[in-house]
Amino acid sequence: MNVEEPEEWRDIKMEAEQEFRFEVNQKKIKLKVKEGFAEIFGTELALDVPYLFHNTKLSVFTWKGCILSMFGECEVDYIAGDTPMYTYLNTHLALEGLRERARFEKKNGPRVLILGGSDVGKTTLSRILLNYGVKMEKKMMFIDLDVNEGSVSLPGVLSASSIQNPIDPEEGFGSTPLTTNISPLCYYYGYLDCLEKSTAYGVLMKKLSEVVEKKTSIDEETRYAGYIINTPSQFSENTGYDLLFQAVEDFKVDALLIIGHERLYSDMKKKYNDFKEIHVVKIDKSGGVVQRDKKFRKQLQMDRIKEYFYGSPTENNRAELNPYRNIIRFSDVNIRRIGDSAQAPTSALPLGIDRKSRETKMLKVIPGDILLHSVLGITHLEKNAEQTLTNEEESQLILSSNLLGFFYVSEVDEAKQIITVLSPNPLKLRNKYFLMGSLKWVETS
Ligand SMILES: Nc1ncnc2c1ncn2[C@@H]1O[C@H](COP(=O)(O)OP(=O)(O)OP(=O)(O)O)[C@@H](O)[C@H]1O
Repeated sequence: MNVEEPEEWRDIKMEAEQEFRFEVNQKKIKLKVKEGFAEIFGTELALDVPYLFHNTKLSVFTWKGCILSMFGECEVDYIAGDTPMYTYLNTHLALEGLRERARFEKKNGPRVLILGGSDVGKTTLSRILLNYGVKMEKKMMFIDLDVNEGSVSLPGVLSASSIQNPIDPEEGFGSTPLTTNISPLCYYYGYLDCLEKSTAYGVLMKKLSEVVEKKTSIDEETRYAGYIINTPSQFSENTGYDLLFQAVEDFKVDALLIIGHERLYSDMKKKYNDFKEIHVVKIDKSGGVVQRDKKFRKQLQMDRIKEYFYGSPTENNRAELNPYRNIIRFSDVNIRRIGDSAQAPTSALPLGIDRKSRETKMLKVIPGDILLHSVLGITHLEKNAEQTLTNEEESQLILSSNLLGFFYVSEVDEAKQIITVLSPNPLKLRNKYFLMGSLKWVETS
């Protein structure tokens, strides 16, 4: 549905330190700052510029008061005066202090891991801290381990991005570098729950941390500015603690920010009591954070995939990008997927093979109807016809290869033995290794 003119703009007057919270689904609204200063999760809005929103739940905050103007109707909107923005600002100031000290002592800046249950505002806090850091001209690394959301790329992805510009207030982190200017380093896990194939997830997380460490060690500005690490909600449950402890170790984390979770805070305090260099801090949950039901999350995931191929819809529902179509022969594709975490009891598995090692073995996917609507990751790795690799060697190479991008299988023709795929760039796909997960997307108009 379009926002059509002659409906009216309506003014919203906000006092200092108030927040205008709103939810829009299929409808679109436009919002602009008419007077004063306002920000969306730390990104300052330009004066008199209309911003377009749909399918989102956000808030506009003002430190000094402002007049907003809105066009269109939200599902929910209200002004709130009780926000944790001072806590967030103080956290940012403490991090700035640590960054300056790191520069002075020529050591690593703060590496902050944000923890909490589902829908407590982890991604939002990451975004605010990154934006406030950018205002101070810092160049931080944003590590996104939340595969359910995949804020910077697609769901199912672990990523690291160098953040040097304010995050787009309309698109958020966005899923395509073509519109957001963020070019993340991505590893494809392919599943939405980090515990589904936790061993493989752990291997990818380790790989990501090693590559980021290498990059940071030769880039002083990033080294002093440090990391902001967003985590999946499963890290905050007992069953996810092993992965959480691994993340703290792999990324050499020195601060855990825990949002609104008493038990987790107490568990982490105990766990890291003897580690002087690791600080555990409790942060209030914002009253504005919205619970997103399964349907909304699913829609969000599908929107991210669509946005990756077509960009964000404009006001007139036109696509920003025009993806490329490619036809590939079955014989030219090399598709692999992460091995099953064995349903059978370990005793029934072949000798020397346990559940964990099965998960780090790549399985060959035979091209066919099974590929229809799948979103596949394109690795940098090419199959070399002259080289024979054991399954073990091949699996290791694939698991440690980051992604060039993704494509989507729009058609499978078993009779002609070809697949038709859609990709945002004219990529050379022949002979590349592709990774398949559980991500499917049905193209809708
Ligand atoms: N102050 C606020 N006012 C309105 N909406 C908000 C506010 N803070 C966060 N939100 C919205 O609440 C939702 C949940 O927040 P967020 O994504 O940060 O949580 P999360 O803890 O990262 O979620 P999860 O890890 O479960 O995916 C998002 O849609 C976000 O935009």
